Amino acid sequence: MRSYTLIAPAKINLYLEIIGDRPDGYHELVMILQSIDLADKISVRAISEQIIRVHCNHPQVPTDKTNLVYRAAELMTKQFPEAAAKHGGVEITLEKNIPVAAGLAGGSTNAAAVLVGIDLLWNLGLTQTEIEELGAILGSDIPFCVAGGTAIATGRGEQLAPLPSLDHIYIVLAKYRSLEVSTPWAYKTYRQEFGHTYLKNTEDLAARAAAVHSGEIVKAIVHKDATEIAQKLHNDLERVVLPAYSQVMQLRELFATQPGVLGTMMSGSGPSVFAIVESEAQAQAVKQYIRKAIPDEDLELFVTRTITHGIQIASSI
Ligand SMILES: C[C@@](CO)(OP(=O)(O)O)[C@H](O)COP(=O)(O)OP(=O)(O)OC[C@H]1O[C@@H](n2ccc(N)nc2=O)[C@H](O)[C@@H]1O
Ligand SMILES: Nc1ncnc2c1ncn2[C@@H]1O[C@H](COP(=O)(O)OP(=O)(O)O)[C@@H](O)[C@H]1O
Repeated sequence: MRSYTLIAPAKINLYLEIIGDRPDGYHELVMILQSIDLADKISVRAISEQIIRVHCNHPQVPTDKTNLVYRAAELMTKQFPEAAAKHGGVEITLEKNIPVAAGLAGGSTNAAAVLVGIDLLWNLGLTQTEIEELGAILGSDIPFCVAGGTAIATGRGEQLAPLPSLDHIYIVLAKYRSLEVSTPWAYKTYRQEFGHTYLKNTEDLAARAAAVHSGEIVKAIVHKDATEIAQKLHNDLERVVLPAYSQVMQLRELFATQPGVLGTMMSGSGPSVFAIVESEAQAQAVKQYIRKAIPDEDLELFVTRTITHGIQIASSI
């Protein structure tokens, strides 16, 4: 039976601004999303039984219907019933390297990989846009994960426009293994505390344009200037997550005082925190310093870098 192995990179948010309410209950956002060189490996294999089977090496990740990869395979089966009947079921094996529930789009990038993998397995010939549209049905971050790189996302995060790509900007990433922040909780709390400050009618295009402040960081990205980008990092969700999670606040403060750190921010709804650093050597030095300052085995630390792509095919049999 045929199989494909795919590489699914994580993302960080260089920018996340909450513009207002949406009629569908989600929030209208302006985000800048960036792929990083920290990735899961996913294999997708055709099997004769008409079932979806998921294996995973990570104890925190479910292998039932609640796994986003299961839901991605189920969606493909529903959308393309003839191909599903012809090619049989799908066995998905996940090798997790991306910290779970971290604000790094781990589940989303896995789901994007499964959409790409099944498209290949069943010879569907879907376009990138078609795969992104299928991804948007399952989650707001999935469309970005398909092509990755650097992009500005609007709407609930699913409307994408590419930005000039950023390669080899070094990042130190930190996440407490046992700490999880619920994304619905973060948005709900933001709405309760700051809802009065944002737009109630996001259909009003002029008001929407006036509310957006991402121009400066976009300029910095066009200049491909890491120092300038690092100074313009922004994430509205920090306003609710940092006061509620002292460990995240502590990491943010520790990163900010390190030599070689150009800027630091929480990614997505957290709790991972990243720092943009000058060089790979500085990144290693910052990682070692943090490890010494917080000798807690629960703290995961990574040196990674920005990359210019999303899902990639590693091999096929
Ligand atoms: C915060 C961000 C930033 O990139 O990512 P993560 O921290 O999850 O990586 C995203 O906005 C999350 O994207 P994703 O995790 O795909 O969200 P979804 O599954 O679509 O939504 C999860 C929940 O978040 C809230 N949500 C999400 C997106 C949005 N624009 N408005 C919202 O209010 C809703 O409560 C929704 O039920
Ligand atoms: N393929 C998957 N990888 C990781 N977590 C998954 C996956 N599918 C479902 N989940 C569940 O989704 C939750 C959010 O995980 P994840 O996608 O890693 O976080 P985030 O959206 O913050 O980046 C986890 O608590 C986990 O139980």
